[in-house]
Amino acid sequence: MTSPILSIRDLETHFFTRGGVVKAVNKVSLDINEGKILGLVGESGSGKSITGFSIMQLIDEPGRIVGGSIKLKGEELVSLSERQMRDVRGKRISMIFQDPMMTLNPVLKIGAQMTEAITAHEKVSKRDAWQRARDGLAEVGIPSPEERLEAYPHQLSGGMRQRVAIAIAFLNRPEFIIADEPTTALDVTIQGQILAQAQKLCSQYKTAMIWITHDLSVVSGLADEIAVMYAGRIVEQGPSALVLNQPRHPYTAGLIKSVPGKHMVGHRLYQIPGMTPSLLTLGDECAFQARCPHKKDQCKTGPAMTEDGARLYRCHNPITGLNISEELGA
Ligand SMILES: Nc1ncnc2c1ncn2[C@@H]1O[C@H](COP(=O)(O)OP(=O)(O)OP(=O)(O)O)[C@@H](O)[C@H]1O
Repeated sequence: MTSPILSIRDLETHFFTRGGVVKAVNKVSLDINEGKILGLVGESGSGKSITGFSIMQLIDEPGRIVGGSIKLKGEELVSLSERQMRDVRGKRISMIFQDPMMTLNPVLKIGAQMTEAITAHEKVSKRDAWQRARDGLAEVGIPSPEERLEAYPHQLSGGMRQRVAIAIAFLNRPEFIIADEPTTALDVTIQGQILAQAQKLCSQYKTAMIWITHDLSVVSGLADEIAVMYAGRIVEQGPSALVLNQPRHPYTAGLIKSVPGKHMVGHRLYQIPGMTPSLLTLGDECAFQARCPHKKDQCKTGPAMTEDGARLYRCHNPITGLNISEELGA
């Protein structure tokens, strides 16, 4: 059995606010193997980004990682000092954001930023760094990469800027990349091209990746595994085809039903009824029960993770194979 590149166990990240403790990440466990992409999916506020920032050890006050473990190839990251973590970021783990300007400096030419990203971690000649930067741009489908190295970020389109940010993320051949909704702001055609390129690079360089999104359709063709997050907890995870075609958790089924499809033309889009709960008042109960068509009395006590073949789910009254088409409205 291959050991995972990144292994997260019982990760807890809390925000200590005036109103109380917000459990943004509540005992999350995930494993991601070499060259594999895990899609981390859920509605806004479910804790996806905070999970990503926790891996990078970039949680600011009033937030703090209060429990659990994050191991990169067996090495514990949670106990590393800030100085040690600076060597890890950009070299062994990198992050791609929704807004590429979180990565790019508006007043520096692309070439200068890319060579800086290499030389910050490695002793390499300027000429070699420049060539690697040029090759990196070509790999993400940027035409005339030599010329683009001389451009400032504002001279590129949004899609091109995001490609540059992705090229920078792969530049030092990290073992692991966190992509936080990098295609959400782009049109569907560009989005498709970028997803295909990211997938190709992960497999070529055996990079493990978490792709964070609220949109299941983004990860359906991209991710090897899907983890569904709700109110700070993973409620279902497993191989993509299994989770998407035979969801066990009613929340996963709701997300699948919410994806617009061809058959939806002229019809109203499905929305999961109700709102996500406040993370301030959440106890041990199932956080989805107020919105759940499968709710039972039992749901007042939190369901533990159930192992079901290659997949895990957290529900007392899961969807079974028998009622699946009815559940998904197929
Ligand atoms: N600085 C903060 N102070 C207090 N609570 C915070 C802070 N940052 C995040 N949170 C809490 O953490 C929860 C999870 O936020 P997170 O950004 O991870 O959600 P998300 O699933 O990535 O959603 P989105 O797609 O909207 O970013 C939020 O609902 C919020 O309650």
